[in-house]
Amino acid sequence: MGTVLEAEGLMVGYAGAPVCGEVSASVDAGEVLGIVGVNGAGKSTVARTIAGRQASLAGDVKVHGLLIDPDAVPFRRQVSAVFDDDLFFPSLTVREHLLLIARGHSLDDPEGRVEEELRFFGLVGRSHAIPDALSSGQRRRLLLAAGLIRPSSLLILDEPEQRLDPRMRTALGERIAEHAKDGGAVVLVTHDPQLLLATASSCLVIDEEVQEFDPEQGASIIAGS
Ligand SMILES: Nc1ncnc2c1ncn2[C@@H]1O[C@H](COP(=O)(O)OP(=O)(O)OP(=O)(O)O)[C@@H](O)[C@H]1O
Repeated sequence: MGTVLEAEGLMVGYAGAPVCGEVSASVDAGEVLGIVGVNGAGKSTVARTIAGRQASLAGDVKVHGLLIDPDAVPFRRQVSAVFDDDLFFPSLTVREHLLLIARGHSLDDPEGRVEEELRFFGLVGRSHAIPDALSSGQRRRLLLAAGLIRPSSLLILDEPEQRLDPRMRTALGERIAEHAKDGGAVVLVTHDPQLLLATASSCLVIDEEVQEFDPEQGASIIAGS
């Protein structure tokens, strides 16, 4: 189905100092790359660099064969990323956030798509609430809905399971798997072995040396066994 993401000799870090070993990986359409590792290993830094939110120290990252450029419209059209520190518009309601994204991406039937996401993420009853009036798990649901309502060929999720209840985690795993089945490529940073097993087709363990594992082994690594 074609390569969506290619990272070659990627070094990531801060102030010129790498936080982990060199990352080389590729993700095809229809694949989910799991990224695991202990706290502070560098997973989010890798994900942020791939998402174009910070510069790499060395190496190349290409999306659809083009070097990443967060200012380029084609890159932003292709890549949807959800990070924990993503911001909200403080005075827009849950529904207004989603409608803004749906309309901004020229979706057919934006109102209908917003209703679908509100239902999927269990936010119908809070659709008129502003972000400050949501619980932390509901805010996370809104961030995920915002990342998933828009089209993307590369979806980057940084610990999307955080603060979700078990039922929502399971539903999210099914949703990620479905996204890949529909041809999306996914990079999934996670500490949740179940989510990894339910979704990942390949897995990177981030450490001083970065290694590729099959997801079942990765799951046992993050489960601490
Ligand atoms: N803005 C920053 N400036 C300098 N160092 C940072 C910055 N953000 C993170 N770090 C450091 O970089 C290293 C990797 O952090 P990162 O957030 O990528 O780890 P992680 O694997 O995602 O961890 P966790 O599982 O705890 O989320 C850590 O040692 C962290 O303290």
